[in-house]
Amino acid sequence: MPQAPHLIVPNFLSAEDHSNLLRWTLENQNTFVPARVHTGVDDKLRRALVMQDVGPFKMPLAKAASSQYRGWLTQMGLPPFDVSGIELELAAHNDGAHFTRHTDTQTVMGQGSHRALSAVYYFHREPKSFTGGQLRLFSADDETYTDIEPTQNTLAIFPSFVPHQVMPIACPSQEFADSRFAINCWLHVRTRAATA
Ligand SMILES: O=C(O)CCC(=O)C(=O)O
Ligand SMILES: [Fe+2]
Repeated sequence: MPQAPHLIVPNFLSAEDHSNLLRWTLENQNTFVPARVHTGVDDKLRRALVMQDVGPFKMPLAKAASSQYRGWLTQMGLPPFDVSGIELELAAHNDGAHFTRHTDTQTVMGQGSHRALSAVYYFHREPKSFTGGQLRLFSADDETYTDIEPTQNTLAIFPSFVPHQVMPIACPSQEFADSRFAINCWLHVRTRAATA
């Protein structure tokens, strides 16, 4: 069975944007809250800190995603679709953090749209002070998987229906600044035609 469709884009942001994003993230530590799953906060299913507001990086990231996603689909051999909206979330994974197997389409969005494409941008302080935290993508028959390293300044893209998990992170210092940081970027598709 072929591996799950995915794409890796190294050096996604300029060095300047990358360092501004890291600085801004560390300055805004106190706005992070424990991540929730459908049942609320549940460390057994997901342990991470998140924030929904990516401040000054919202527009540049949304623009980059909307101008590039058609190329990503082509490269993954997936049919084109029109993006109806973009959702962003900034996540920090520290010691013991993880996210058990799930698909991103499970999230009920209401409003007649759902997540179609997931793009995760990885960044961290140097020197890298965590281990683990690979993104594991499962093949359709569950026989095989692909592990993606959360590499500095790299974007990982996959269809939101692909089952995946975040492998446990070890971060001995337990300092927020040493976390595995990621911006989750979900591209939505409309599930029913808008009524005229
Ligand atoms: O951080 C990652 O590698 C993926 C996170 C994820 O799967 C999610 O937030 O839905
Ligand atoms: Fe996910």
